[in-house]
Amino acid sequence: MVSKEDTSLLNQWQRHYFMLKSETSTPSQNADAVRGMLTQLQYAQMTNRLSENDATCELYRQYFEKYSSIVDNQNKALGLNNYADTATALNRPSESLSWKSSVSLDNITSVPCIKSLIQNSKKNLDDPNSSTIVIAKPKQTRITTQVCSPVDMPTSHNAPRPLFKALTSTDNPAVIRSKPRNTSDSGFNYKASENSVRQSTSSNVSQDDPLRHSDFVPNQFAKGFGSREGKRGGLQSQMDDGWSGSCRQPSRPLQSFKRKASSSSSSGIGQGSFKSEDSMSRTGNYGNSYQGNTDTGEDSRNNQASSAFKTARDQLIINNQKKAGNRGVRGPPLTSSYGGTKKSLGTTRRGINSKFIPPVVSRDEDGDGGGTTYGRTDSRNHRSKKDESDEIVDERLKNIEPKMIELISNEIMDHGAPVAWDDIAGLQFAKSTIKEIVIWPMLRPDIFNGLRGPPKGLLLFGPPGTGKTLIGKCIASQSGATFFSISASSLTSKWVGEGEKMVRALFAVARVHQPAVIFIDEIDSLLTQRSDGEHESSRRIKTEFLVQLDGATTDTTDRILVVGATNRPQEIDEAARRRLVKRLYIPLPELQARKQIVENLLRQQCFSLNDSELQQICLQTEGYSGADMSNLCREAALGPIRCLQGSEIQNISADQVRPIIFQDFQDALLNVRPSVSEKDLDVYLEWNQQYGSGVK
Ligand SMILES: Nc1ncnc2c1ncn2[C@@H]1O[C@H](COP(=O)(O)OP(=O)(O)OP(=O)(O)O)[C@@H](O)[C@H]1O
Repeated sequence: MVSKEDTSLLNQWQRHYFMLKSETSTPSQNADAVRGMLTQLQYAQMTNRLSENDATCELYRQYFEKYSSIVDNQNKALGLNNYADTATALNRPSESLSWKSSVSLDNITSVPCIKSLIQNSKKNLDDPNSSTIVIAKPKQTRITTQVCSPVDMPTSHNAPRPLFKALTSTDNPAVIRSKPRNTSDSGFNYKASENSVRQSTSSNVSQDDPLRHSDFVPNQFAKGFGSREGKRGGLQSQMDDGWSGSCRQPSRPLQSFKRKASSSSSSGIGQGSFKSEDSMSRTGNYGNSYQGNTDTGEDSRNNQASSAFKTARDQLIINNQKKAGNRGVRGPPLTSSYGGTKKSLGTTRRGINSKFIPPVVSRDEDGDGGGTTYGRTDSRNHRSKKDESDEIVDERLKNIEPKMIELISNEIMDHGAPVAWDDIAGLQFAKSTIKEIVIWPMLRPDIFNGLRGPPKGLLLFGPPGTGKTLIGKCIASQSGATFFSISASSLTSKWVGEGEKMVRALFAVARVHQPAVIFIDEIDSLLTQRSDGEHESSRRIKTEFLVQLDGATTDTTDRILVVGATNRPQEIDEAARRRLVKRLYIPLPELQARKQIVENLLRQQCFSLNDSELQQICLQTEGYSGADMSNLCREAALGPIRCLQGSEIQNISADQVRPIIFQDFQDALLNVRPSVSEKDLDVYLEWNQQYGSGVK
């Protein structure tokens, strides 16, 4: 029993058969029409528009074989094969000449359907929402065609779903395929939206045309393949859904659609002559691959299902990365990495997968016999390559939540731009003390042990803007230690309720990455004196911090230094104060230090100041902090710009701007006032007198 739908399709086919017989069309039109009908029926079968009952199959088989024999018959009198080149529109010299495919490696990109595919592919690549799948440049023996998103596939029974076989390579991981759908049929990939299907017109493919090695030619191909409506005559116009396409040499019943492409190969192209990578690149990147090497067609189909699926977005990312690579630029990955700089120290954040690089390079590891911790960048790069392969999770992190480790690694571990000791003006005592307790012990742990063991806690206190954070940065760059920089307020507010876990994680990660320096800005807010009204969570954080600090202090093998910075040392809990053994006062810069700050800042500017003018400026800035001096210089640097008239700012070249002069500083002094009061200073001096290190 043949279903109604089957009957309608088969009737239609039969009708065309009689029309062909009537010879009202030219042979080339007939060739187009027959191939169109074959493809239409293949399509109908593959989309289950033909029921699987025996009667239908038998009829289908008969018609298919009949038409296949016509269209593939090499005999000029009996077959239509000689007219196959109409599909490519490559203008065969004469219809009377024996047919020989004019498609070659050189002109393949001139074939309209290929052109159309290239355009479609480009369009889809440009559209980030498109889920069109593309194939990367194949290794060889492959022509690629475009695959449409499965989501674009019409679901209605009446809406045609063009299918075509993806003869993809099994060995090329660059091949990206659409999600296999209906793979039980043939492992086909899918393409074309409903609209594009409806727009498709007839197509013919020569027997030797490479396209015929796809069991079904996609409608984009069909569309491009010499759709010459005017010439086509009645046959094509009667195709009710407008779908037509190419066919291959069908000589088997329905099931034969899955057969190897090799059965129909007859010419060079068809037998896998598309081996040139160059030709592949000229055809562009398309979704479905065509494999000229017909012997492997079946295998490749079988392997399709196991191939990795990539979304168009993934592919876009790959393409972008490739583009960046081509430009010789290491393009940033299109991952969700927002804000590459770290707030606290303004330095680069390390990626989630980045590994710690121990800063002190042993002589052996360094390989150059240098064994120095300075010149950190190189040694780190050197180590990072090694460590990337080392994915072993340290035992010490076993009880720490991975999320916390990740947060510490991403947010806190900090590798700042190098700051040299000379960049810090003045503060000689603080600098030499830090060298003694931080740098040397890190360099020579063998000497600095036992009684000479370095303190594990250091407190930098003093007025705001005096360079405490700068010292932290300098320690980070010069010690070669892994540097963790975190604001205490982050611990208490950012990870509410999890602060103590963060503290634990921080020390655990630091322990793994020894030698390490943990720099905690605003440490007073973390270690404030205990009080009755104290919030439970901050009490817990503080307790945890003290426990950890104790652990670091008592374990002599740990090489962890905690550096706290504060403007309010008087608020620090006494238990914490005790553990921060070295307490260094970072005062306002003295005259000489202020001079150095100004000179350093002016170095890269055009200025005109003699020594006495500079001296006068520095005398006038008594009581200014380092940050105030920096602000003063910025303000003075704007003086020459403020002198410019109206539109001059738009036209003047940078080297025409006049130098910064003494008067600019005088004007700036009116705007920038010292930020630290005498009264505040008294508090520091008093506290330093009582608790500070190295007070004479
Ligand atoms: N001794 C110094 N030498 C050179 N520049 C300094 C010095 N002190 C401060 N500065 C300048 O002031 C800026 C702010 O300094 P920094 O942030 O280190 O101060 P701070 O003591 O940490 O301030 P706060 O206590 O407010 O955090 C620095 O970036 C630098 O430009």
